[in-house]
Amino acid sequence: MPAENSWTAPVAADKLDATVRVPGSKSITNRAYVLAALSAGPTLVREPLDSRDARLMLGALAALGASSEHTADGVRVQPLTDGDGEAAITLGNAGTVARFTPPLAALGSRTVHFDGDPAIRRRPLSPLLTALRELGADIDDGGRGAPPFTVRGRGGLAGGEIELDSSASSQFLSALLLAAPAFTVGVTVRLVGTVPSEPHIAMTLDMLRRFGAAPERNRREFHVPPATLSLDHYTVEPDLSTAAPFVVAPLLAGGSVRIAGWPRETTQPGDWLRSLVRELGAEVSLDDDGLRVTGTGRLPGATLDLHEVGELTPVVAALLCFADGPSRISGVAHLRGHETDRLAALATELTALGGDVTETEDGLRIRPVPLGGGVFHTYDDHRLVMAGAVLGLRVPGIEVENPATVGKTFPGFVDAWQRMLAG
Ligand SMILES: O=C(O)C1=C[C@@H](OP(=O)(O)O)[C@@H](O)[C@H](O)C1
Ligand SMILES: C=C(OP(=O)(O)O)C(=O)O
Repeated sequence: MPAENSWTAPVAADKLDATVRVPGSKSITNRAYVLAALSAGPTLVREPLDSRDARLMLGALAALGASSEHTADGVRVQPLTDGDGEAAITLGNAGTVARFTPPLAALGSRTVHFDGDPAIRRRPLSPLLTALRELGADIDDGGRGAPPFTVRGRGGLAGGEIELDSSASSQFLSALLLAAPAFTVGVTVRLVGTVPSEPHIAMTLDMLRRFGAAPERNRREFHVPPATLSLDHYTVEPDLSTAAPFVVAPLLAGGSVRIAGWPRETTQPGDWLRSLVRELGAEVSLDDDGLRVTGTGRLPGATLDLHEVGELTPVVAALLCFADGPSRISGVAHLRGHETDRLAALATELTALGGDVTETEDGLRIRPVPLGGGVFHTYDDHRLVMAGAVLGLRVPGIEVENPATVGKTFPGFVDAWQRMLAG
């Protein structure tokens, strides 16, 4: 009996033969919107993601005085305009909105109140708020170091030199770097501790350069001088992390899947999937038609450090449940501060289906054993919906709870998944 508000993830009856188009990258879309708002003139963001997180970002920018309009070609974002009075920003459970917009509020003169879903109140933020205060911001968080909090804009941010512990989320560092061209003296950030999600930092630096800034990096030290940003248009790549369940599907179902528009060069962490699935036995080719992945029936276990590509963990963990040997995932302790505690959620849900999955200090240990059907709880986490879909390819009766929560990054996911299976 299907659970209420659930989706029975379809089993792959035949080998796959499908072309899939995934929507624009969340990380690129929301960076493009922020940089566009900081620019001197309007920017057309082409092929952007339209999802909960992207809409939350546009809503936040509107509250800060940067209007936007959907046009036939994408979304045109106008520069931030200052104002006084009060404004409110709704964060949902979007890490990019919660981390990237407080510096923008500090650049203006409004008093801006931030809050969101219960889950965002539990996600790490305090190192960013502390850094912003050191750079000149007035922030009242009631000592919580988390939403709800209020930024009282003082009409600008001085900037300067700081040390930052960005080990709980790379987004603290990205947030400071993205806004830094507008700080009076720019910023110099010296990292203490390790930082996850290295490709997302490369993405931040690359996009800053495209908008006309001149960030410099010397290993753990970053410098962004003041700059006037400007870019007429920016085209967003397909989201390669959203593509993850489709990329791994042929390893479980056989046949081929082509992901249209896979870029030849990119800073996205999802590009690492090409080498992962090759290592796990698939045939992989990348050409002008996109990425083609063909299953070979082989699927060995693997030992993977996912520190740089943590957001891929739920889908990779689901895949490895079907390997022909044990696997170990490490380097992702920071996933405990993602949409939910992803390590606990994956261990709990996979164990409930009969799996042998245990949490370690910084990852998961997976011993493949036959799984059975049942409710797969998703904890309001889009990537758990995707992981549930992957499990369903091989296991009848996976009831993915609250599939609509995938709308954080891919509102059309369930339809696209069913189309892939229909060929
Ligand atoms: O900057 C970004 O766009 C992101 C950085 C990463 O965050 P963490 O470093 O907190 O894992 C990633 O997991 C998240 O999905 C998107
Ligand atoms: C961690 C993620 O999202 P956020 O941007 O909310 O941090 C994610 O998408 O996996």
